[in-house]
Amino acid sequence: MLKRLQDLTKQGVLRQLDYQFAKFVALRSPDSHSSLVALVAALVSHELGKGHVCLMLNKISAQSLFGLPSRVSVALLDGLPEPEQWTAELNGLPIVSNIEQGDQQATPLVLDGGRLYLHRYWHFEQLVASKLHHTAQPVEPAAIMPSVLNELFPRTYTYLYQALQQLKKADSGQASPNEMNTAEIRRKEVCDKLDVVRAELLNWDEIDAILIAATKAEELSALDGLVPQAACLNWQKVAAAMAITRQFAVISGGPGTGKTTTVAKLLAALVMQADHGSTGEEVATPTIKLVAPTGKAAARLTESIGMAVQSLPVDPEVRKRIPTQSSTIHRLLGSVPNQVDFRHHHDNPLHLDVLVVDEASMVDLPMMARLLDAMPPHAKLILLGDRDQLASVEAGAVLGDICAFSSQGYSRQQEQLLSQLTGFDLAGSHLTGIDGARAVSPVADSLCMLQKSYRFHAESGIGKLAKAINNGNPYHVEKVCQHGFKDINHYSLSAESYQTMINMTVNFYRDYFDAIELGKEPKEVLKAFSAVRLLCALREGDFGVVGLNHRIERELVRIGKVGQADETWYEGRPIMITRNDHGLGLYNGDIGIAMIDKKVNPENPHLRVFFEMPDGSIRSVLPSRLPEHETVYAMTIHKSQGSEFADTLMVLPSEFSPILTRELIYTGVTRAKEKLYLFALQDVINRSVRLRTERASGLACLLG
Ligand SMILES: Nc1ncnc2c1ncn2[C@@H]1O[C@H](COP(=O)(O)OP(=O)(O)OP(=O)(O)O)[C@@H](O)[C@H]1O
Repeated sequence: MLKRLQDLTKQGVLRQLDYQFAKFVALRSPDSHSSLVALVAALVSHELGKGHVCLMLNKISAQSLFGLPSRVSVALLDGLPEPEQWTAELNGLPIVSNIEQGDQQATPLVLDGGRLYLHRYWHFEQLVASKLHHTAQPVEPAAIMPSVLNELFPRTYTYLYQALQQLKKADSGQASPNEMNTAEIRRKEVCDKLDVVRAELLNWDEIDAILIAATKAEELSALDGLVPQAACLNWQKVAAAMAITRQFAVISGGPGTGKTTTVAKLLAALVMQADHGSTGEEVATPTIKLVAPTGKAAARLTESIGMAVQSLPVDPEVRKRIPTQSSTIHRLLGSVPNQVDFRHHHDNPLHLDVLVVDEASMVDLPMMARLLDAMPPHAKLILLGDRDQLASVEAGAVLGDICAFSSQGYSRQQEQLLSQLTGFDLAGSHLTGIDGARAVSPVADSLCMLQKSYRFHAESGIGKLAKAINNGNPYHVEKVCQHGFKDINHYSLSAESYQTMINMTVNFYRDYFDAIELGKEPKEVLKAFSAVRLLCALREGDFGVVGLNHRIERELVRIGKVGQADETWYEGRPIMITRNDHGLGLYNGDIGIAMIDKKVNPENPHLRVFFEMPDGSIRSVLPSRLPEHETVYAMTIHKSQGSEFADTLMVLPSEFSPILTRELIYTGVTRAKEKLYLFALQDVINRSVRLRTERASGLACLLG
């Protein structure tokens, strides 16, 4: 068996790591079982490489081991028992512990239910589950919370008034406005802007009279009594209330659903709650820390939370006490060069009371385990993220596994508590709870899913496309692609459209090159660069990152933006770090721009690469000192997670492959803030949307 596995490694089917692990355990097993153990170990390790935390023994298909063609796969099983018998065969071997039978020793493989793990990953999963169980518990909210929440989430009529004005303008342009239709639109706007969920309770004639008569936003406050809180439901307020009532909370939502806005209000509420609990002179401000998985995401969080805190409707003194500086999880935990362990862990916990983790979908199982392990027992953990995005690069889908519990709705107790805190009637909401029996996991009470996007207008194509993709409905996806929305340009693939894509990309980067030519500061140049990106599903080939970056560079040379075709380094070369360098503080995914540094040595200026650090500062490094990196006019959708671009171009290969999944397409599309240029065959898009990524893990089972 080892020989066959070695051959598969040479063919690139297995990683060297898979083979070495298989060899390690096979050599420690009785001869009678060494072939089976080698195969099973290689399978677990191979699955881990594909992001699965464990091997589901009852889902093994003899026809497609390691994704091999059926004939080769079946041949591998020659002389071995059928997969259905593997659990029994593995039982009792010295390298496997069976949890269900109470085995305690630390063996390389762990059998738990029908799942086979590498010991380390089993341990990570147990740790995450037990910490979440422990922290997914209620926390008594202060008595002032309902009024604090009302202050932070006031009803505002500004957006409704603006919408009514626009409607009036549109109507005045028409020869004979359709009054019936306009009244309906007004009603829709009231429901949308005031979050009405029980329209049937309202007196619409009286409401409409006020809408028609209003000459300024303040006059709409006459609606206060006509549209009571109990008929409305603002999920952002519910999310903040939920997070106040729990030690562990997850707020998930697509782009622009207000996760950052909500968490800024939540932090203000926690600061105000601490004030209320304080006595005498001393004010107990909670120590709040903000983190994200990558430097880029942390920098974005610093910027967006800074803006959200600035516009909080609270006393400036409260605002001042909410930090906006974010860092990476690595930095928070204190990475030690050349070691996997961090400075902070169970025995040396973090010094904080509240931790906010943004882009939590990118946090893999080992990192989540380490983070939870380092949390002090009293602290509050808030995860923000988009459950529908691609799962983490490394194994696990922690956010997805946790968010799956949202389908259970809230327990009756939590529903009542949230209704009291917010003034909304959650029991009347079809979005909470499932009818009948309510066996709700404590985790379900710690979740809130935000659905309404404030970034994408209801008529925005990007918003509609994202929704259709998430629903896995190729028919709707196709309709949106072909509808002709202003913010989506869809091109089928052809030699001509391929060239159009290169030209457009280069054209979009003109502002960026202009910023360099005009001698703008590195921060501004980096900002100009981050307005555009070409996203690819693949790395290699005509539709992959490597080839496309070459094509773009050649085109830039042709139009004179870049000097020589064979120069590796030139002013304006954008690069992305592909390997962490703790010493330099540069991490996988960080983006830098090569620019002539005239400040350090004006007589003899050198080319240096400028990076924006998570705290917003700029650091420059000589190209020769950089860790591994690559050019980044085009990047993979995977690497684009945690970033957004005003103009996003996205290209899919001409042939479908299983790498193209619903989550991949959704992640790519939702990177676009203003315009999406999609270069793909409709059939490839449709097939991708049908394919969901499922990651094997036991977390949901442990949390249930
Ligand atoms: N309740 C609201 N009413 C009006 N505008 C809102 C509301 N909530 C958020 N916004 C606006 O919508 C935009 C997106 O909000 P925010 O950045 O909080 O969303 P997000 O979910 O964190 O976005 P991202 O996915 O980009 O991280 C911001 O401009 C914000 O001011």
